Amino acid sequence: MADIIDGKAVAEDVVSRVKSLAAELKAKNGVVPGLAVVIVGEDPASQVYVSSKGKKAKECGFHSVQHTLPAETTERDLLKLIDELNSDDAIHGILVQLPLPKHIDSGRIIQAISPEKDVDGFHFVNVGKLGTGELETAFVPCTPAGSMLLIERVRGKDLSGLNAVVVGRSNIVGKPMANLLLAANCTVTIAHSRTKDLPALCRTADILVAAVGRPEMIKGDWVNPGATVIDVGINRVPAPEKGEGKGKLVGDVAFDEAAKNAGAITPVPGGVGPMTIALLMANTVVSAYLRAGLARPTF
Ligand SMILES: Nc1nc2c(c(=O)[nH]1)N[C@@H](CN(C=O)c1ccc(C(=O)N[C@@H](CCC(=O)O)C(=O)O)cc1)CN2
Repeated sequence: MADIIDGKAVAEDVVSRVKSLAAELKAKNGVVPGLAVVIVGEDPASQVYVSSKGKKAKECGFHSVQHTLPAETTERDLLKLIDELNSDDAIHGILVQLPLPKHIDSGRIIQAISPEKDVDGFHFVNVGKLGTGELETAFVPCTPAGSMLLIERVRGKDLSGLNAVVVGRSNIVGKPMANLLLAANCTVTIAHSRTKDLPALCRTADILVAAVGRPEMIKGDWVNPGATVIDVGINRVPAPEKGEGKGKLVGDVAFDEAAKNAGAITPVPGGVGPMTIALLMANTVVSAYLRAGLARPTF
């Protein structure tokens, strides 16, 4: 049976380091890291995530601001707010919660955020820095950065000689994840909906990352014995066994089957999810250190 990778515990370690870094920055330099989170509309899951981000930011000792805008907000008004936050010296990180309502062009909004405050790591400047290995000044998207820390806990920092397969090619998870694995010297393959014989490809992976958004798509016999399996999927599915109308969260990996073959595996919930918010706090404190002209803290 696989070791279960405890994302909650690793996330707590990260947050505890963020707290000490923030306290030190305040004591020595008089700087309090500031995080602004913007939510447009009333998507219930987004509301939960945004409120957790605000709570965690306060727990870390940050100046934490939430902008809650109605679903009818125009792109122009949202751009105006981003402009104000870009010029606000008390703010080191800006995050616009996704998805945005359909009438707003998310790409345009993301590119309006100053790259130095783009703690989500979605701006072209940060994407380019990650792609070219400029990791000293890049902000890396929180979910892949968090997944990478979990992989390091199992395999160490240098992944030379290991084959990694990333299933999913999104800009937010799949592509940055592949770049991080490449930077750590893995041999990386990105698989997607048009990949031939996905099960056979997955079986070549020492590190298998599932980020497709399809409940339990990766089956147990797709997992190479001893592989490290990172499940990024968070899918709500019906759970009639829990009672009528009830649901539960599952990942993109069929956990029980996969755990029989894997060496280590992340659960859902409690795996990658908690790392996303922890890494947002890490990116924000890093941004505050860089703005203060200090060395970049490591995690
Ligand atoms: N601007 C952004 N928008 C979104 C991002 C993002 O990184 N930046 N990611 C996701 C949502 N997300 C954070 O925003 C997020 C998703 C899941 C979790 C998490 O802790 N999940 C728990 C389960 C929670 C539950 O019970 O529902 C887990 O997996 O254990 C945190 C953050 C989309 N939008």
